[in-house]
Amino acid sequence: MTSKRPLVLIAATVDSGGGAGITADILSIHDHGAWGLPLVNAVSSQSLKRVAGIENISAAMFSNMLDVALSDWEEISAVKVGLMPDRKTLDIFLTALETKLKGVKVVWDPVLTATAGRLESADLKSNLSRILKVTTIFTPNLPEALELAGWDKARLKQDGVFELGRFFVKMGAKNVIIKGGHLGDSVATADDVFVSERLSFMMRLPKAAGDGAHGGGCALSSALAALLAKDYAPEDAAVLAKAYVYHGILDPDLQSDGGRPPVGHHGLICSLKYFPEIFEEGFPQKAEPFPLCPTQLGLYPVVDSVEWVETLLAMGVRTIQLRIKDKNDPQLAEKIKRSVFLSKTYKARLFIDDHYDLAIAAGAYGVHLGMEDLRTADLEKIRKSGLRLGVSTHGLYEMLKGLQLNPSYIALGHIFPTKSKVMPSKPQGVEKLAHEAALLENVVPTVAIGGIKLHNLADVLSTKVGSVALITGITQSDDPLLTTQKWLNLCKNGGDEI
Ligand SMILES: Cc1ncc(COP(=O)(O)OP(=O)(O)O)c(N)n1
Ligand SMILES: Cc1nc(C(=O)O)sc1CCOP(=O)(O)O
Ligand SMILES: [Mg+2]
Repeated sequence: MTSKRPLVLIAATVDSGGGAGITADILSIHDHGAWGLPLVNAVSSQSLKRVAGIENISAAMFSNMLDVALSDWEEISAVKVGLMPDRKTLDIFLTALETKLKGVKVVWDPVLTATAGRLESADLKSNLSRILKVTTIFTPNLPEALELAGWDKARLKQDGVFELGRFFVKMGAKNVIIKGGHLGDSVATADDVFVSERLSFMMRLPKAAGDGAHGGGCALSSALAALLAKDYAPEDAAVLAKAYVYHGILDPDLQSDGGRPPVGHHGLICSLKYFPEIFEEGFPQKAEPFPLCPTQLGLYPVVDSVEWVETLLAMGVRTIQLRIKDKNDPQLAEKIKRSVFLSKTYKARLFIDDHYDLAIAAGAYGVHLGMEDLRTADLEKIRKSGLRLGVSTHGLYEMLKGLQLNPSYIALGHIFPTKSKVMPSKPQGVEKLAHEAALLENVVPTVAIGGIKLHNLADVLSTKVGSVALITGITQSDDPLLTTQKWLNLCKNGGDEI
């Protein structure tokens, strides 16, 4: 069997009310472009008001479903584990994750304290180490995290919720999202804390009126699994899944008189208004708006010499970047000055990569900074000097962080594999570029970069991205002048507006 959608295995419980459990999982997984294969662990009778009963599926039947899923279907791309009340099936499934499914991405929602009540996974605490070792994203709510870690409120107050997340990372989980991890200090907001070896941040959204929606935890974890199956980085999956659940809480699918309505399922999030605010330690939280630049920057070559700047400006390029990576180059200031002079002569927009002090001194049109540079750069100095600011981003998480700084444009990279730079992240591809460019349309100008060549340009231009940046598509071409002419003809013109 081949599928256009990646397959996500779901080990969880059926909610006869349809709002949580496997039904919510299937809807959320489908909304994110994947296909759910439900391995039913138990069935429960529920309404929006109560849990009336729960009964386990036999271990033999569960094993049978698992065997068929593993033998008759193509590759399983991700797994979501939800409510697993039966200890035998928990063990069968854990063994499968340690053997036949080893290496597959797993989102584990350790249901211990469902808001609906009377629902509890078996043996999570005694199996915690095994569970965390196979888990890509672990998604306890705060009470579940405290219970599993054996922490009390006093310890939480002393060490903090990030340290609580690190407890699970140290035990083997690659990423942890502690839902409602706000320590009760903000009643107006719904804060989730994300922790991995590499990253710690908080995602904040306003708390929706009412008691929230039934099935929110299931929707979050299954959306996460689908997004991992679609090759999203965990932090990108986290912000998108949180936005999805927020949309579902604001707009539930059913009216409810008193009880908590099931979370609504409305497809991939296509509006920035549902995304959380990001708080990452050491990263600037906000900045005043930088001067705007045109939405369509046109062809945007990134080059490493004054000679290239001159050649390309003379050919009609209207946006260009000088990217000299050797900060000890004795000619650096001179090269920047000369390039600025050329850009003014040709009435073009010149961005300087990295060296913002020299760019300010030379009066460049703008600077381009990466995520790491933004941690230490004097953004206020750049803004006050009137320079535009372009920022690099690599996925939704960085896109949100970049956007909070109100930059002049946002670069979305890398789209295809590139040999021009060692990239820690995976190429995003055109589908993710199209989503990001659509989210940012009419919000901030966008630039696509990374591996863009004449043969894949049409795909890039089919998205709403405003501009195309490239290095080797021009600089490594056999006939750079002819090739530049082709690029200029194909790319949307940068326009006269500066
Ligand atoms: C248009 C554009 N996009 C991305 C980059 C990469 O910038 P940065 O993250 O600062 O990395 P380096 O280029 O400095 O290696 C860029 N320069 N231009
Ligand atoms: C400098 C740079 N920054 C990227 C990013 O994704 O931030 S990709 C990249 C290299 C672009 O070169 P080429 O067009 O040869 O692939
Ligand atoms: Mg840079």
